[in-house]
Amino acid sequence: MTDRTERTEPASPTGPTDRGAGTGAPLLALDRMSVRFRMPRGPYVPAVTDVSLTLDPGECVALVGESGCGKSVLASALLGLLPENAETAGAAHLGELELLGADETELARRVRGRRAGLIPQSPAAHLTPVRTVRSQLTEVVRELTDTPRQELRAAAEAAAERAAFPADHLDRYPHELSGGLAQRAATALALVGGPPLLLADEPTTGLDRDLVERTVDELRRQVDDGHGLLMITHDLAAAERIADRVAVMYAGRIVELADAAAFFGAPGPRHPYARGLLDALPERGFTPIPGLPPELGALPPGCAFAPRCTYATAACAAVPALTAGVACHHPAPAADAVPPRQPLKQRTGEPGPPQQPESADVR
Ligand SMILES: Nc1ncnc2c1ncn2[C@@H]1O[C@H](COP(=O)(O)OP(=O)(O)OP(=O)(O)O)[C@@H](O)[C@H]1O
Repeated sequence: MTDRTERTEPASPTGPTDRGAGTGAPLLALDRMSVRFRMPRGPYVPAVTDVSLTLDPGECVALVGESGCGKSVLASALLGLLPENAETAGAAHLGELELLGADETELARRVRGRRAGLIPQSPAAHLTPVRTVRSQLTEVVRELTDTPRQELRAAAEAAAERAAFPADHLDRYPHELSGGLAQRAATALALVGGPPLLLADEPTTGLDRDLVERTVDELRRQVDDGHGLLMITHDLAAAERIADRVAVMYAGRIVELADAAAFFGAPGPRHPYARGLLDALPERGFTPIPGLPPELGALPPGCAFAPRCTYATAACAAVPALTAGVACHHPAPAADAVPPRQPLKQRTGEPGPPQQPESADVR
């Protein structure tokens, strides 16, 4: 059974970008949330460490980072879907409800589908293969809403329409759907219970660029309708298209939390890892980050990025705190003096190096 320890009170902002865009209470508040896995032999695997983050209604935060850095574990923890060998610490408040300490009955009855909807990574695998989309939507409408029996059909059709799933495909089976339509069916299912919080786990994986843009635009519409969306993605172009803020994760920690416009435009990311992610994009010169992410079970002491970082100094032997949106001993300046860069989507083959301060001591 999942061992839950070290509860804390709701998150308190620790920097200007740790707060959501709105003025009211956040929809979701993570406060030093951690998840680690107990291993039969060997040390614990710390998959998520000390994550503090808020999400407002009508806001999208994109959680980005390389494979294996803990993004999906974070989403699973919020929905109570961690495996038995997981232990959590810190807190995750969804309104008045603390998710990490909630029991399974509460999560099943009050949270999943009703207050938090999951848009999964592989929608085709998430849908039941032997039932039509209509049948699956009808069942979820029946389970999650008070719709009278004679109105179920119309309610299922309305649910499909909310996710732009075409009515004339409702009687198809999942294997008869394109990737894009399977994604919309999964989105329709996630929206049925009207959950204020949406968690999308790599919703654009495997889709061609055209479909990525349509999927992202549909998700953005949900955000504009007032949902809070935590979107987990590798796809920085998709993140730029949809996100209000970007949270960059490395080896289980948030290393940068920034407004999307500043992150993708000017002054750009401040953490060397986040800069590296952008510079690895084809539009930005295709410069890979040297080395590989560390094994979570064998993290180096201090800053986990230091072994790959050209700016590392002796100071990096200590784990940097997330301060003013960046966890780095040598961050690039937040200064407005840095000349503006064009947003990613307007750039074509910009080959130059990222704007870095001239002297190493600035970093
Ligand atoms: N049941 C488990 N037991 C032990 N370790 C686990 C378990 N589940 C996940 N992990 C560890 O947690 C790490 C983070 O996994 P997670 O799936 O969250 O990564 P991710 O950032 O979502 O990657 P991807 O983008 O590839 O999905 C993995 O590298 C793995 O080491």
